[in-house]
Amino acid sequence: MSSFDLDTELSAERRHLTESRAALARMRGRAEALFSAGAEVAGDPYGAEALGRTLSRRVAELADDPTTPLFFGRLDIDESYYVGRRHVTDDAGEPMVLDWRAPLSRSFYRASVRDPQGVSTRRRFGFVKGELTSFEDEHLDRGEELGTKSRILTAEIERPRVGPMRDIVATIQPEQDELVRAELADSICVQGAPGTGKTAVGLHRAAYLLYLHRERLRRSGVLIVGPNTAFLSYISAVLPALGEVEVQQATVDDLISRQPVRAVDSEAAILVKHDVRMAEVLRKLLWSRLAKPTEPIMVSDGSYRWRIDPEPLRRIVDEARREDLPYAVGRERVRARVVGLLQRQSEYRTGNSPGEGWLRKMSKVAPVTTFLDTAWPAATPEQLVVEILVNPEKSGGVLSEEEQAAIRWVKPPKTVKSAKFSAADLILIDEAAGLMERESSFGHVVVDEAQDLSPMQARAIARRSEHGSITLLGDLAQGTAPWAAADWRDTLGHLGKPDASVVPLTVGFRVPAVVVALANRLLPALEVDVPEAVSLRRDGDLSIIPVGDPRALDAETLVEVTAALEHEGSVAVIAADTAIDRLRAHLTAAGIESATPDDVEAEARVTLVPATVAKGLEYDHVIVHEPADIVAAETRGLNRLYVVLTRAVSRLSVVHAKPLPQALTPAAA
Ligand SMILES: Nc1ncnc2c1ncn2[C@@H]1O[C@H](COP(=O)(O)OP(=O)(O)OP(=O)(O)O)[C@@H](O)[C@H]1O
Repeated sequence: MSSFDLDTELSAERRHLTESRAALARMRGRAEALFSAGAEVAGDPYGAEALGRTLSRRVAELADDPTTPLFFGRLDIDESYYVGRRHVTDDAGEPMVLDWRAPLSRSFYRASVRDPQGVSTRRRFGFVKGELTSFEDEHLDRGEELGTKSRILTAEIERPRVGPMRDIVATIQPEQDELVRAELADSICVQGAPGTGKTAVGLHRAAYLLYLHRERLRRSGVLIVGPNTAFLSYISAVLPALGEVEVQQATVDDLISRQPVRAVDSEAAILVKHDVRMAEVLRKLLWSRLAKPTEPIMVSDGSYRWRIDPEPLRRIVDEARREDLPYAVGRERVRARVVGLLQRQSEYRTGNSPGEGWLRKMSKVAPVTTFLDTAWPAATPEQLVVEILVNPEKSGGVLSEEEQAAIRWVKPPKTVKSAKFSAADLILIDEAAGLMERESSFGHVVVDEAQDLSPMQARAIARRSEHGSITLLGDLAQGTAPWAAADWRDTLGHLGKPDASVVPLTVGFRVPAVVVALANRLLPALEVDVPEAVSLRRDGDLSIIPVGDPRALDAETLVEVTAALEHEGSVAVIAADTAIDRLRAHLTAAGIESATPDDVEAEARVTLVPATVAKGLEYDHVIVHEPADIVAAETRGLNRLYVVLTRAVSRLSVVHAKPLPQALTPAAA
């Protein structure tokens, strides 16, 4: 194309953008008008509220963000289709922009010379702050294909990062798209090296599934599980930017917080409590409460006396036990069947059917409740957990004596109510609750950083996704928890999805090749079987800065921060948790403001990140402070260092006074 043609073409595309934005504004205007009229339209208050909710959601979904492009691509099939963040139609209902999730849009991500899917030309647009600045064509019908060599894709990947994570709809890669568009019924596990887009894939899959199964998933819900609140705030803007405002985000601890955390466990106790055998211990202990009925039930009812012998009572209990119901549900079933027998006797003798009131009364009369309290006693999750922690010998041979000693409460609480639970106890309470009642299940659950789930945490998620599917995202090499998975099959088993397929992602979009090469040196020492990342990024800098005098370490870090601030983008200092306060004081003294990682909207350009919080986050320039201390701080310290080294988008500086960990030095490579 001549530059004149290019200009004309670009002007035409800009016109289409302006017109599409105007059309979207009209759509939103119509939705707002409906919203204000909503109360009058709907007949009853409930209807009005439901309609109001739908319409206000619709208004929110139609929000236009002037800083992001409304469309980012064009497909020429027979006619031209624009692909963007949401559907935009003109006043006659004709599409001006197709939602990226629409079936036709799929070709934008997947069409290739080998499989053009009817596409003659694919056009990608370059944007600056929502303004269209350029475009790039691939004439698939003429055998032209850019793949990852696309200039616009490269610019997007190499763009300096600031603030929270952004969506990647404009540049989803074919292997990512395959995961994003997987069927709702399919549970999948993505094993991906750092920066391969696992989080991005999970969030876009949630948005895709909501688009395709809107009503169903709105009822059952979609849940995103992340490792900590810093991570959740980092990703919190992605789904709303895609028009999805109703997805729940939580840490595992948020999901199971039935009680406040008021105690701290020893490391040994934590290990036992997160061990999958605890599920067995609790199950056995709970069901051991059942007792064989030996006494008849005798009820006086006015001038009548009813009697149920031990034998039919035994049958009722045995049968309910065989039905494999949650404990509390089984107890109510037994009660109902006992009352049923009383009812039959009454009908036989009086010739009348007793009413609701009579049935209610019989289900509460003392002889019936006394029978239940013996044969199938009531239980609460807290009670059960207190019982095992006070008497761990009741673990019935499952736990060793040492393990029992590790979890035993030396000072038993006076009452269950006054018991002080630890974080790990809450997972036991949740397990116990799951034995007693059914959890309601989400339609789809995305679990990020899943390599760190303990078996008991995985079970907590399994209870919440029993009737739904899951997307499990993680990297075995980044496992830092003591129970970190060595094989995804184990985690999938605990999650109740043993047959999910495990799909690798290996192309890295975050970390520059030089930095990946450094981090990859650690891989052999991590003893996990994962494919190495291959970075798409040829740019980027790595500097290793040895400091002769340990007392100069912090000062040298400060020098690096100051140098980093010369560049565009975010800056993070990642250090062992214990060094953070000291470093903050140094920065403040030097007049440099610093933010904490959960404050993603902070004004400060520098964030101080404790090594244990860095997982899942990324910053343009990362300064790693004393790797040896990061490694020494915990058992899986090398895995932690691997996580820390792979947070950098453009530049990584490693400042150290102590020798670098051996696994990192070239001789070890
Ligand atoms: N197709 C893509 N186009 C543009 N950017 C992408 C693409 N895929 C991923 N990215 C970007 O790469 C970075 C890393 O992605 P993401 O955080 O999803 O990776 P991850 O695999 O979850 O990493 P980690 O294991 O380190 O947490 C993000 O900034 C993301 O926006």
